[in-house]
Amino acid sequence: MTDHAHKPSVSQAEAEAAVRTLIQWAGDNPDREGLLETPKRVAKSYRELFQGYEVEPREYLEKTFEEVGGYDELVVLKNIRFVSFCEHHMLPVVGVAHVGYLPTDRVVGISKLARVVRGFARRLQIQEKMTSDIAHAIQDVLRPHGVGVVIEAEHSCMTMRGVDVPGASLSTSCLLGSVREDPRTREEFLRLVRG
Ligand SMILES: Nc1nc2c(ncn2[C@@H]2O[C@H](COP(=O)(O)OP(=O)(O)OP(=O)(O)O)[C@@H](O)[C@H]2O)c(=O)[nH]1
Ligand SMILES: [Zn+2]
Repeated sequence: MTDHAHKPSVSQAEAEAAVRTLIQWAGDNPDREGLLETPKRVAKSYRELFQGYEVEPREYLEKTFEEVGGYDELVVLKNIRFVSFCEHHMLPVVGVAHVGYLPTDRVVGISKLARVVRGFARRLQIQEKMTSDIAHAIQDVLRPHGVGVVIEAEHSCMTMRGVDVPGASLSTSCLLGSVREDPRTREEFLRLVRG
C-alpha cells in the first residue's frame, strides 16, 4: 500500500461521535430530528469520498495491451472530472485532470487513466502532490517515453471561505520524460490539452 494508506483504527461509533461533536461545534443540536441520522450518513459517505485509501492506483495500470498496430503518438484523456479534498481544511477541491502519455510498446485501457485520477483524488491531498502522484504512477508502471498531467481545480477553502475569491482556479502540471524534454512532444501534449 502507499504511504497514505492505513487500516482505519477507529470504529464506526467513534466516527459518528466525532461528527456529532462537529455538529455541535457548528452551532446546531445533534439531537434534533433532522440531524439524528446525520452522523451515520456522514461516516458512511466518508467511506465513499475517501475510497482512495483502499486502493493502490498503480494496480489499475498493470493490465496492458501490446497489439497497438504501430501506434506511436501521444494518448491523451482530457477533462477527467474529479472531487478531492484539501488536506488543510478537508474542503472539496473540484476540477478536471488531463492525462497523457507517449507509449512505448504497451497501451492501457483508457478508463484506467480515469481510475488512477480518482484513486489519488479520493484522499486528503494537495493539488501539486496529486498531479505528481498520477504522473509518477503512470511513469513507473507503463514505462512510456513520457507522461503529462495537467490539473485545473477550484479549492473550496479559497472560494467559499478564507480569502474568498469565487472562480479562482489553480493549474498544476507534471511533465516527465519526452513530454518534458522533447519540445515537439511537449508542444503537442499542451496543444491537445488546450484544444
Ligand atoms: N499549494 C497548495 N496550497 C493549498 C492547496 N489547498 C489549499 N491550500 C492552501 O493551504 C494554505 C493553508 O494555509 P494556512 O495559513 O495554514 O491556513 P488558513 O489560516 O486557513 O489560511 P487561509 O486559507 O488563507 O485562511 C492556504 O493558503 C490554502 O489556500 C493545494 O492543493 N496546494
Ligand atoms: Zn484548503
